[in-house]
Amino acid sequence: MPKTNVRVFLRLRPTVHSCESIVPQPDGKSVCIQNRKGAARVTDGAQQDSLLFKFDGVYQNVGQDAIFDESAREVVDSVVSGYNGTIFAYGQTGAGKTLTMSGDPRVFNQRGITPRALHQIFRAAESKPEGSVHVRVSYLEIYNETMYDLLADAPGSSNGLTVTEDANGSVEVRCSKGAVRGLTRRSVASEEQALACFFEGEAARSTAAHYLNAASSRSHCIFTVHVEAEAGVGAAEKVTSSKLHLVDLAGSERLKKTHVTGESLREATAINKSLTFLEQVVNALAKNQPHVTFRQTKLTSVLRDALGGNCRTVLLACCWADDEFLEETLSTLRFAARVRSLTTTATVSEKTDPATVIRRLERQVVELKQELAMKDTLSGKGRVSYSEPSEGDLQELRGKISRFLTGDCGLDALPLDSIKETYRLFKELHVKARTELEKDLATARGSRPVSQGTFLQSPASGSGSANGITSAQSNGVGEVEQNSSRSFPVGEAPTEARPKDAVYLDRSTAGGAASPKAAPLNGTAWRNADPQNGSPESPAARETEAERKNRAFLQYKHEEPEGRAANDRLQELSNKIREARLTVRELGGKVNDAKHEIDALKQTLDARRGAGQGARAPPGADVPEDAVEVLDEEQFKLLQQSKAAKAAYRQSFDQLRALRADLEHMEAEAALCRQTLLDGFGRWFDSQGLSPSSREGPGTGSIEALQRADEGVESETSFMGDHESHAYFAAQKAVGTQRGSPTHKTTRRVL
Ligand SMILES: Nc1ncnc2c1ncn2[C@@H]1O[C@H](COP(=O)(O)OP(=O)(O)OP(=O)(O)O)[C@@H](O)[C@H]1O
Repeated sequence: MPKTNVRVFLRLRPTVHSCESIVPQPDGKSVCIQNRKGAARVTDGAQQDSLLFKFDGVYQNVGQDAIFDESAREVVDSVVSGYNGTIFAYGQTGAGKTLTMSGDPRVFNQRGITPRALHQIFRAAESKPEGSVHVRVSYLEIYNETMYDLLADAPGSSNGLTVTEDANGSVEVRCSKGAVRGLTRRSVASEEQALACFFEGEAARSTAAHYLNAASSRSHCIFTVHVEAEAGVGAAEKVTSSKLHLVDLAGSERLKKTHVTGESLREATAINKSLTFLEQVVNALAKNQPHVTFRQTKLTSVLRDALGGNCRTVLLACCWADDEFLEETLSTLRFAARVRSLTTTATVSEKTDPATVIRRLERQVVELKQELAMKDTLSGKGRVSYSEPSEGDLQELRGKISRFLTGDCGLDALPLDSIKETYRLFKELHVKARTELEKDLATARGSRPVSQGTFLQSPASGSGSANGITSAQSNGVGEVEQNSSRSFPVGEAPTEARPKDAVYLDRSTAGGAASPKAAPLNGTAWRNADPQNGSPESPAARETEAERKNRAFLQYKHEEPEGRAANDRLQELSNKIREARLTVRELGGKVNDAKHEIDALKQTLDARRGAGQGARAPPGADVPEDAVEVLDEEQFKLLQQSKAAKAAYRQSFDQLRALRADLEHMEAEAALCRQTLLDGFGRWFDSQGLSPSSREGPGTGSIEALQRADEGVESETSFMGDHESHAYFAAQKAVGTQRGSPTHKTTRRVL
């Protein structure tokens, strides 16, 4: 069995101070620790000038999407193919472990590895035959060496969870008290449901504030995705079962730096202790020691496979790139380097699960029955006929309907296999009867026949009254319009009926733009941009320095060649971005609609199948074993519609992805262009010596805000209008609260 090394990536949290000791190398895969004053003390006495640490990737100022793509995607993909995976974040407190694993729940683009992994797993499941992938999730918390089930009905209770190993050495978390129930594993049928479980667990995690992190994790948390997938067509009885552990470890703390006391101090001590055991296990494995003390702590027991067993493992080591934390960084780098030397042996775990096999066979039977029924139906043997009815058939049906309408026969006399034709004939009869009735009415009144959509007028109503209502009766509702040439009269509102506070727009100004006329403006004063016209009381006379700067900015970007060029390009980009966002919204809507349609069709189909089975096999009925399920026309149509909806979904989704990539490109270019414009303005403004506040510098908030408003492209980071963000936010909404959100309350276990 081939062994693979654990892959290790380093993520550096940027700092406001300059950092000279921790230097990422140009290869993007290593980092150099310079032997400065502080570093000499921590290099185990070895007076090296520098230390070089190599990884599979080093990230500094890299987006969450790129981190997922490079470090995690491969492992996540392989989980659906039957391999176990573990992705875990390690590092000092506040270095970005939770940001890496969970992300910032308020900003969609900032979502972390776990929500992205769930999306990836469900996308992969969609490409497999329907119902062939079964996903369950669990969420375990290890707090002060006690395990808690974050998805239990009462997440604060430990329920006596313990770690066990099965005959193959595979690790499970079970209940020690009579093994009634272990860690909750929730079955999830969609990404949204899985995300809802994740957010629910996140909200129940133990967090607390300390000097270095306002929402510090006080526990190790392991979100596990269990995947069972039927192994390809023809692989008869086999199902693969695998699990993906997504681990956010608590951060190591130097107590003198986090300034914790009381309970937080006890927590920190427990965290540091368990991390020390983890280091010991890693050291023992790295040195190939015969005895490794996995069972010493809950964390090492649970992570046993990840560190040396049947698993593909990725470590994200998080460091704070600040000279102040050099000691902590060195300790993390050493741990990461050792983990990188560990090897694991990942194999596909295939098994014969009778329940899954039965499920698959049942589905196959249903599909085959449908195919048979369809064949019969199409060849005219079944109850559903797709050939056009003959004139004779129609005559017969017409006769049956007439007899049914006159009460000469009951509902049972109407055939079930010609529903559409029956409806059509009903409509035909209805229209015929209505036309005859209208003709009769018109003859009786001596006026022209009444057509559909025309109001019936009483013989007394003339051109001066609408439906007999006179102007005196209308009571301010409307006066009769005189000299109307319209086919029916329309009331005009009396002049005094105009709303009192209305603002009337004068459309006669140049360019047709609407501008306010002398009319009540609810106290709004209009600003005169020309200071020459301002009286001492005029708004222009009160022009502030910021307003003067804004005016200078407008002059720069509209009149100065350099400013104009940058502004023109920016406007061009803004227009394109606006259009692209509209299209993204539109496509997002289509994707969501298609998804809803697929879900609704599936539900209807399932309901119909259920009803059909119920109808054929009432309790106690004697049903022959080989009874063939007959597919009715409606089910056939639903299946076809579902297929078409899935194709539409896939097409819109692919278009959406491509467009989003373009949009991100344009947004990056626009940001660069905006910065160029603001920088240019800053230089120009200073060179003009226009105001004593010129020291304020370019790109200040107000100027940037002015520019953004002018571009008319508001920042849109949290909603991209597609199915993925829909699932993400819908799951948050369903749970109502999540870690990091304004409504989330800091929690802590009570022991
Ligand atoms: N690489 C980064 N870039 C920007 N901000 C970061 C980065 N890493 C962390 N932060 C910010 O620092 C704060 C602390 O991060 P986070 O909670 O992820 O740290 P942690 O390692 O999980 O800490 P703890 O061990 O105490 O739970 C958050 O506000 C986070 O957004």
